[in-house]
Amino acid sequence: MSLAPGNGPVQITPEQLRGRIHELAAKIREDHQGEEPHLICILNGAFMFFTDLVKALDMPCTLDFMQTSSYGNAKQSSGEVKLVKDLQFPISGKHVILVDDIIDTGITMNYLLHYLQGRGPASLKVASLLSKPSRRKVEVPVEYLGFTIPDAFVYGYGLDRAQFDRNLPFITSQGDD
Ligand SMILES: O=P(O)(O)OC[C@H]1O[C@H](OP(=O)(O)OP(=O)(O)O)[C@H](O)[C@@H]1O
Ligand code: HPA
Repeated sequence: MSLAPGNGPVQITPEQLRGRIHELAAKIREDHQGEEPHLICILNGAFMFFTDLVKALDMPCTLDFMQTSSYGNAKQSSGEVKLVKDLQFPISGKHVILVDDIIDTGITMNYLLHYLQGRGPASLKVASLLSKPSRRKVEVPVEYLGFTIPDAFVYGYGLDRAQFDRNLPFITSQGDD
């Protein structure tokens, strides 16, 4: 689903988020019939998306949490990914889905895919609520994508503006694009 540029600020309502997340959950369920997918939340930004996605999934699955940081309080990637928290559980032989809030430059997800591929997952896929392809520095595959957005700094629903506004129930770029 694409939000076209040139129509003012990005606005994604709670209803749009709920509807799209249920569609992504249905696709994950369909693709993983007879399997027990292992979903990994990339903290902090993905916490709301992850919670709503796994609640909508309605199938046996296991969960784990990782934390990376590359923006700090800035609006541009530092280009360097810091691993703040590693996984608790092994992923060898598991059908892993990495869940993040946004693929912007792609640097974070590219780092994670390389880092985790070496741990022998049966499969390794990516779910991201948002993608900003105009900012991409590294191409990464995204099997489950919520919304494609234009080149604007967005916040809310887990995404922060210098750590604030993660608790908004919607996504916007109002005042920041
Ligand atoms: O594609 P990229 O340019 O790498 O940007 C995407 C990453 O940036 C944000 O994380 P951040 O490092 O800001 O940490 P946070 O999730 O705690 O906000 C976001 O949650 C993604 O993980
Ligand atoms: O547009 C953004 N907003 C908040 N955090 C982000 N991390 C990467 N891109 C963004």
